[in-house]
Amino acid sequence: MPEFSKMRKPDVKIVILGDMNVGKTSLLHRYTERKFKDTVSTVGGAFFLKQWGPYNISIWDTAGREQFHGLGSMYCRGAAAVILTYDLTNWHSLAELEERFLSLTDTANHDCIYAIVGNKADLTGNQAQQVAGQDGPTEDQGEGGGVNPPSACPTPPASPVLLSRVTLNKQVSREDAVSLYGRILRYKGMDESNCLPADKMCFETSAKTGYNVDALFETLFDMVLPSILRNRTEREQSPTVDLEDHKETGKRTRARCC
Ligand SMILES: Nc1nc2c(ncn2[C@@H]2O[C@H](COP(=O)(O)OP(=O)(O)OP(=O)(O)O)[C@@H](O)[C@H]2O)c(=O)[nH]1
Ligand SMILES: [Mg+2]
Repeated sequence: MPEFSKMRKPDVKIVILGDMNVGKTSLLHRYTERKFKDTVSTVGGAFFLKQWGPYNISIWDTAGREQFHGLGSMYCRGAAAVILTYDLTNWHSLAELEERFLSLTDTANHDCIYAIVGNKADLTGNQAQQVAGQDGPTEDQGEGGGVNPPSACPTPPASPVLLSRVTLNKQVSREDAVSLYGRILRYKGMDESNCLPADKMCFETSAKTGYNVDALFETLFDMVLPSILRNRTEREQSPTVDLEDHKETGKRTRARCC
């Protein structure tokens, strides 16, 4: 069970962006509380603190609704990793990442890493097979009064007929995600040969069944560690002057007026 520390200054920030309803909050609930429960559409943003070894990582959940669009660049400020999330059964949610959300990441760190996450894999063919033999966490919480009740229908056994129809639900292929990742690197002016390869940065998940959710977050936690160490070294090398320090230093300095 992951350990979530209460309050300590985070060493690094990860932000999850994406259109409304793709499942950003549900992914965080699945990872932090091991549950798939009712959600309400996020207003503004919220953050979770995750202790990862000796480090503290803040994970910022953001609102997908257009009316909160402007806040996204504020949340991305200083981010070491951005999770760009779409719904595998909704092509438009992938297109929105490039049209509406990518520019918000201009305020992220220059060496920020980008993960492309297709959620709701339980609604596509591949995940249905996973669920049929799924042994991941599946304690669903049906109660609660949120406006976005989890898709309540129990996952039917994967039958060939169902698989073909369920597979039709899948509107976004892995190739689509991989090519988006390449366009993001070019937008950032990054040399693809120096970046983490697309097959490491494109994930398909299901907040509903837990499929690939731990792998997503814990892969990113390991990937941001170098950024934490760099930050710490920079902080140690450029000690800030403590303006509050009034100790006499022998030499009296007086405010002078010109
Ligand atoms: N089947 C299925 N439904 C999901 C999954 N993840 C989220 N949902 C459902 O999708 C709806 C939206 O989920 P949220 O987590 O609130 O989506 P969000 O991206 O946080 O939305 P905003 O806060 O409005 O930006 C809810 O009804 C969830 O139950 C998933 O992996 N599978
Ligand atoms: Mg949300």
